[in-house]
Amino acid sequence: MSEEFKREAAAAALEFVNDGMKLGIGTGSTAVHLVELLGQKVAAGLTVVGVPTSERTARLCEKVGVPLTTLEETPQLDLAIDGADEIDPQMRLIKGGGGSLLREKIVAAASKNMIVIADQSKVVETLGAFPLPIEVMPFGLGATWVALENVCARFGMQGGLALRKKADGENFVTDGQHFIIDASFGRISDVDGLDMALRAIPGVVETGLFIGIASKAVVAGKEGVVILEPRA
Ligand SMILES: O=C[C@H](O)[C@H](O)[C@H](O)COP(=O)(O)O
Repeated sequence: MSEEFKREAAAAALEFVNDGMKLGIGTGSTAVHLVELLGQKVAAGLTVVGVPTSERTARLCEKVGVPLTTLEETPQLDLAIDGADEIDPQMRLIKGGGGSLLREKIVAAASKNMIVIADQSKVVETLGAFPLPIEVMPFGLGATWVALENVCARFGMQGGLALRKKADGENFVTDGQHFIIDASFGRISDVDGLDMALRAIPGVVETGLFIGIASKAVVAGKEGVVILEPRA
């Protein structure tokens, strides 16, 4: 069911895509539907170019025929469309469950607008049930870990930190050759303060908190598709 909702959200978001647009193309299981449906539109004559937010998405775009560009060739994009792990009423997001948060944030920040696509389960009152992904430099990991423990404890972390591993037990390495530490908060009461404090740690490359970036969320569920906008 949730796959159907993800596909419905992706299809509805494509209504915001016009001919000639430069797109940021997200990563994750919801974004897979987006890329497949976009490929069908391109085959039917839509002219767009896209910057993929991961190597995975780049490969899928190539497979389904979505033309790609880079932020070097095309530094300003019209619209980024991407999934999320959690969306709060102010449209602050947790992203990075798939490990692509850094490229996703760079691409979203280079876009005039960002639309989030999700099934209803991603919409929450308060962020934090989903462990917050934090992308860190491998160099100095021990020191970064201690600093993260201190900051996260100050902001009420309930569940502790975990270095993300692959199924084979090796460390998960991002497209940018960094590690991911997942912080299990349970509930984040000061989202903006936490983000600022985490980003002040030198070994932290980026956090999975997307604040003030998304302008709309296209959410699909049992009741159909709804378009959400940030609550003031
Ligand atoms: O790093 C991955 C991304 O932030 C994804 O967009 C996010 O994890 C949502 O993924 P999914 O659509 O698979 O739930």
